[in-house]
Amino acid sequence: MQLTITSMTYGSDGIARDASGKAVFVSGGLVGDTVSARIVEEGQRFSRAVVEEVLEPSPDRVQAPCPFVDICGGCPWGSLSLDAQRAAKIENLRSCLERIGGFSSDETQALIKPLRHAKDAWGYRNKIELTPHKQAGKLRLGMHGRNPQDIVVVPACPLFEKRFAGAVRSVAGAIGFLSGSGDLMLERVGIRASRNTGALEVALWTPTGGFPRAQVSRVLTEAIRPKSIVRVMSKEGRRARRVSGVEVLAGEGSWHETLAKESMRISAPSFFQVNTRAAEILIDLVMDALTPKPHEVAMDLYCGAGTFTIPLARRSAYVAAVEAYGPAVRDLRRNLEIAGLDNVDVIGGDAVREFPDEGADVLVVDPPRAGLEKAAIDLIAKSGARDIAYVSCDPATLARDLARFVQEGTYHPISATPADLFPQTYHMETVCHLTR
Ligand SMILES: C[S@@+](CC[C@H](N)C(=O)[O-])C[C@H]1O[C@@H](n2cnc3c(N)ncnc32)[C@H](O)[C@@H]1O
Repeated sequence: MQLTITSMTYGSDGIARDASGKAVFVSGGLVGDTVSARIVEEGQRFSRAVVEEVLEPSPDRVQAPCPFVDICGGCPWGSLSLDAQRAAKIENLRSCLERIGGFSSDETQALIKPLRHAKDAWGYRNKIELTPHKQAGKLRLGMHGRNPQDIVVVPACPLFEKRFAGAVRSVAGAIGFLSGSGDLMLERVGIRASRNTGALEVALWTPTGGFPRAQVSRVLTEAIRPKSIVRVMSKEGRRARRVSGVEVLAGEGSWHETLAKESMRISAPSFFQVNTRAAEILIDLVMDALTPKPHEVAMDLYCGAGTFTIPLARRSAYVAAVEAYGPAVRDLRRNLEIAGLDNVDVIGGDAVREFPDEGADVLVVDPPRAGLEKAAIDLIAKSGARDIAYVSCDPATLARDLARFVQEGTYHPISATPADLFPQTYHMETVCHLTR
């Protein structure tokens, strides 16, 4: 079947319409391509197809600086020009606000502000995660493929911090060498690198139990001289993120980054924005929306290790910060100590159960992809805050939550600014400013 791709999904597929007007999600198609595609799933409302041949390539197709771009899962939009990627991100936000949020096209047009981005479209990631994979009897490290079952072994990743471009190869070589003397039971390997501080950390995720600590530490130190090597012991197998402990194998035991001039110490299991420079844009957007005053009280829900907490604490009288994940709570306490700030109440626990009673003048929420629970929206609506900044990594759940805020009646959105924190992928952040 011949199809012309007219837009991109919030995913790696392109979207086309068949002769009857039904949507077809086309794997391997980019916006502007005319392709010959084979239907692999025929549904009532939409079908799925895979590209067999690109008949007329999109004028927005570009040559990615990576030979693995079509098979590696790291850069699903890597063959699309940056302008086309950014237009597709704005379009995805617009479409979610209208379809899911129920906003009219005039309202959406007024809400969406120009997309913000940092300079680097490649070499921006401060973190990479590699998965062990046996190839010809040898242990290799690779990236998850476009096909999630595949592991793609790459010598380097052009998305990863350009100052440490050789890190992937060195760590993979060291791990391959170590695995020759026994099974390390590795689940994954994380590397964090900072252009600002020069810090490099290698984190080895394994189950609990015996581990050749001294040998691993010696070989990795010789291979790459990281500032920190840690072993993260996972609780429930390969896919789980729950950790039973972090062992310091060598060096500092955490990774060090500077973010908006603040010094951040991040432990291996904690969340930290992967694009440091673009994360500074998020901080600017949040502070510009809230403009906290020195006498005001702020609340930071889903605060992590303090990306927004510290800038809020610098500008306001007091901050109540809530975070559920133990390692991130400990990182935040340490980061506040480094910053010399004592005007933050760090609350470890669920944002709904531990919702601060005191109320706030300004409020930040930065939940995971699933967005806000309805109970969180009800509590926020009663917080008395004059302004809210909702930082979202998923336009669909953002749109759903904005509709709930509007329905509740206390707050309404006045701007939604898309930010391209993840060039070469469909992922994006949006900072939405709501006011009373
Ligand atoms: C998208 S991250 C944002 C972190 C931080 N604002 C930042 O920019 O670095 C979401 C954070 O919410 C935390 N989290 C997840 N569920 C939570 C919950 N129910 N209550 C409080 N925090 C939660 C996660 O551990 C994570 O640190």
